[in-house]
Amino acid sequence: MSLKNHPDYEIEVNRLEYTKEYIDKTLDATEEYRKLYKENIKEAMLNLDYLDSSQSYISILINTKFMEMADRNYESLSRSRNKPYFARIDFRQKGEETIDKIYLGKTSLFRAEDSIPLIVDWRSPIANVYYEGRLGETSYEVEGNTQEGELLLKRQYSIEEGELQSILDIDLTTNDAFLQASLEANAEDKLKDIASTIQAEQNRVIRADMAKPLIVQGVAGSGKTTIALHRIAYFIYTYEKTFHPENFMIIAPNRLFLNYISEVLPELGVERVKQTTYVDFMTELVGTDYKIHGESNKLILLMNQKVANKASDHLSLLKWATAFKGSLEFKNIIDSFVEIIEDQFTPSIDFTFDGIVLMKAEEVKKMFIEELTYLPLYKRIPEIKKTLRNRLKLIKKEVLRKTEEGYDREIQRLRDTLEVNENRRRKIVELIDKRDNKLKKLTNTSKVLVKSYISKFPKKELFDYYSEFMNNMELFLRHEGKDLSSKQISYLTSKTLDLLANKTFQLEDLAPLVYLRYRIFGFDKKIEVNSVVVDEAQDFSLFQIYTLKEILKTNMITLLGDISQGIHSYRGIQSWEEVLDQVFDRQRSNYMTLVQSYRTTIEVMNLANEVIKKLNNPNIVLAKPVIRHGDKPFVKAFTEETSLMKDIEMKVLEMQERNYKSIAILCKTNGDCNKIKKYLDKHSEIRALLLDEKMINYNAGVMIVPSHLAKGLEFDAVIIACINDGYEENDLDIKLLYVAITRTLHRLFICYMKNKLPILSNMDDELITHIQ
Ligand SMILES: Nc1ncnc2c1ncn2[C@@H]1O[C@H](COP(=O)(O)OP(=O)(O)OP(=O)(O)O)[C@@H](O)[C@H]1O
Repeated sequence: MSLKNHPDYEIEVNRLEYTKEYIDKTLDATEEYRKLYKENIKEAMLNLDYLDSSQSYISILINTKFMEMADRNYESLSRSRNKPYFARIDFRQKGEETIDKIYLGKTSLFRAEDSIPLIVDWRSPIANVYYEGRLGETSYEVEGNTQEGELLLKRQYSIEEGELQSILDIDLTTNDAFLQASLEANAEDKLKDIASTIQAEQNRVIRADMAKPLIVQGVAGSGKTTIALHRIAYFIYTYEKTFHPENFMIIAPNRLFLNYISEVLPELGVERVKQTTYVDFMTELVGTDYKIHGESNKLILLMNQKVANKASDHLSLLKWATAFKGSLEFKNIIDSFVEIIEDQFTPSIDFTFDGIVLMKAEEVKKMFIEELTYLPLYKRIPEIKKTLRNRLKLIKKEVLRKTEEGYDREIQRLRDTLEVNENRRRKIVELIDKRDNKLKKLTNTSKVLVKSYISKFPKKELFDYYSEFMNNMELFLRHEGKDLSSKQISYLTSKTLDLLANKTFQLEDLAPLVYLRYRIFGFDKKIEVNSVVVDEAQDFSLFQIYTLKEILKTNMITLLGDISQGIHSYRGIQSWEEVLDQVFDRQRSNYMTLVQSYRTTIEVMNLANEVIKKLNNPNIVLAKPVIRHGDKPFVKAFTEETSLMKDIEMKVLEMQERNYKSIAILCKTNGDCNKIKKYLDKHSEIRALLLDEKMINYNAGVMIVPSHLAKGLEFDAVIIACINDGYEENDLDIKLLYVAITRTLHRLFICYMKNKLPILSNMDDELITHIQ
């Protein structure tokens, strides 16, 4: 049905006009208020009397606060001016006659005169009905109470530049045309918000109980990253009074990825959320000038099949050591180490003053290991210090008084018993001097007594302890758990000690180091984060997740990931089961799965599913693509490198002709990426950007990307190229190829040098188009 033929066309156009006018009016009024607050601040500044200025200070503070609020309102309203809402629901509360017509948008707007909501925020409780509900009987929850009612209409709008473009009424049979349209759009260089097309299974993840840990296993393209951001926006809205945006933190795999997701939260009206990578966050907590050694070298080494075959003994030790450092067994060994340090931490002598024992060594130790266990070791010292000071304070006056009295008694005795002569005078003066010296000495000693006792506590740095730990072979040998061979232990410890000697450590040392700091020293500043969302969490180890949970002291953790994309599984988790069982309390956690994939076409997803099936892992869940068709992936084998390069060039030009905004050439290794970059620079007009992990920014266009860096990103068209390095039939390569295939939104080409792609060798012709 054309827009104008819709029975409610007039009503909807008028409604939109009215809303826009009201927004304009509100914007004007907000602007006036902003001017007023500015004036008030200026005036208060002029009257600021530095001696007695409380009135002016208060005025400045209040007006600044108002000004900030007005700024925020202004920004969110002006953002929504051209697209005030995206949907409408008609809802009748049970037992009521009236029907509420609720317009849903990215921000709410109330009419000041009568508090009628003109736009209702997509995160409000009633909006749940739009995302979850079918027409008919339905309900939603508000602050623990269920509101029942009937959903009579579910309508979607497309509004561009303030003009109504289409209206779509959804009933049981309507396919989600808005979703289709949104998926067919070309990729910008950044991820976008999906408030208007959130699907029911995604909505459940967004609104899942925040107080419990949540694990989301979602297939490639199921919207995990997008949902993670919407979940944060939802909670900031719902718990506005309890949490501030600064209390939320997103952990993403690298800075490039952070840049890629940077626009979603501002689009949803959320600013100031902490966005970081695990490495950045943890390195800051370790707080050192030590550097991480070759972060991605390990994956590159493991990807290199030739090296893998040649040095298999070394490689298997390397893999083992990496995995072991990420295990909770390793954490347990650290705990045993901390116990040893704790046991030897307090001085073995009593705390005494003038021969009087104020605190026995055993009492100090008891306080240290029994009463103060809730604190890290070094944070217990000030508490002990306080107790020592109090004890000394209590006794000091008494000791001084008794000492003085003792001398005075003796002096008096001399006075009473000795004859008055020079000898008596000398003796008395001597005694007075002795008394004064003793009192002075006692006073001086008391001043430094606590300090000198405290100086007997150890004073070491974090890395001293880590080295000490690595030198304690005994600890590793006698730990309960899987038996470790001395070969394994000596490999792990000596490699780590070698790196430490050069002031470096490895990525997998980060969790142990932060954990050790947490147990031994604590952190200088309180970490002001209550809730954390981790994307690509499949690459995290159990120890990393455990450490996050411990140091943030929170259960408000959301982990999102896809086991099929676990290309760092040599250090990451193997299944979500182990996280639920070993890190969280399964009964008090939520686990959800997303199987619908939105990014790519049915044809591309079918090929991706065939590839991932080769993992032979019964736990792998295959993705269900949304109904969107495209070309079958094109696959072409080459015998000459230059022909392959030429073909890549042609494909890129063809995609540019079609106005695709982002085109990626994905290779397994940096070596192949460099080759293509060199070729294109030398022989073509195409200016391609070679992405590497140090980059923090990229714009749409042609990009050459090593497949491990492409994880999480998406492009309009993808060309997978294998020159020297292809994908073999092993777990890592299968996952890498799966990641590469699932990066495209629309088109996929695979070009490879003959024999470099055994994974695809037996693929059914149904799935791919072979080009000769
Ligand atoms: N409900 C939706 N409406 C419109 N687009 C959606 C929806 N859900 C997901 N998408 C789109 O699907 C694509 C994939 O989303 P996203 O990158 O968040 O998925 P992912 O699960 O993190 O993917 P991967 O694990 O493969 O990196 C994005 O373009 C996103 O905008």
